[in-house]
Amino acid sequence: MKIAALQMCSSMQVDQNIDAIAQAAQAAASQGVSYLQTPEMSVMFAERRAQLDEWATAQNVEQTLGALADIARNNALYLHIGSMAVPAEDGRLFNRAFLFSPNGELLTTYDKIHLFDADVEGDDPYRESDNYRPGEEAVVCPVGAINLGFSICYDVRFAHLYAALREGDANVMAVPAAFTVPTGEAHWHVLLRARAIETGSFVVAAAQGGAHENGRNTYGHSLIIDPWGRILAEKADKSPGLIIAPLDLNLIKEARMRLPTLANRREFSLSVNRHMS
Ligand SMILES: O=C(O)CNC(=O)[C@H](CS)NC(=O)CCC(=O)C(=O)O
Repeated sequence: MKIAALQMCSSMQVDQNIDAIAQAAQAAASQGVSYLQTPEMSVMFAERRAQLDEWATAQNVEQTLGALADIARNNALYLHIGSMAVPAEDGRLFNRAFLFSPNGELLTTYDKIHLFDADVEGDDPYRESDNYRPGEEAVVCPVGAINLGFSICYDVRFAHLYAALREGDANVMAVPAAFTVPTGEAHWHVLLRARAIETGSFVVAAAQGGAHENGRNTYGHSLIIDPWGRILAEKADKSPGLIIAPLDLNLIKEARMRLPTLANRREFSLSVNRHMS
């Protein structure tokens, strides 16, 4: 089985972004790829909340999901849209991933659990939770012979999510992202490799990269990592493009046999000794 990640520099033009996904799906399918992942906010990378509210109407969302289902079916591959904003009942939005089958059926969705409320030096403070409502459910879904564990971007900093996905039998962790440049330079590779090593799983991370129409700059460097932590494919810059790697199920078995960390896991109590010195 061959898997792929599409690096994008998504704009606020939904049609352009969907075109880019359609072209990549065709290129991937012609190279024998059966699973293609796109980055966080690949369909619409907005600048302001108002823009999202205007765009994310039930009708637009439905129409867009139809177009994405067609792309999956026309190219007979699993299409994982890293995320797209959809309205939540409380007036906020969900940052939601979508997985389509090669028949164009919507198999599952995942709502980003950990929202990026951070103050990264050199960037404006992000308060993702002002606009987005956090998901409350970790999701694992079979994709052919593999079990895909879902996550989005900032989730990658919360190792216990991946431990839960691993316990749910996931063996390929998806981390579509739109990382900032400073945190990407400092943390991106090491976090993704750690998640692969800790869980004995492949990691597929399709990234946004470059200077976006909405004013954001993102780090790029999409990655496919094997369960031993080796980088199998990398888009080693910020420019758009496809990376492809073979997914050898034996590598999962081998890594987990050599380091059976799930079986070796222990429960423990915590003692904090606040001595008066
Ligand atoms: O808001 C949108 O339109 C799309 N969402 C994003 O770009 C999100 C929230 S601002 N970005 C991240 O989670 C970056 C995390 C990151 O960079 C890190 O963990 O270091």
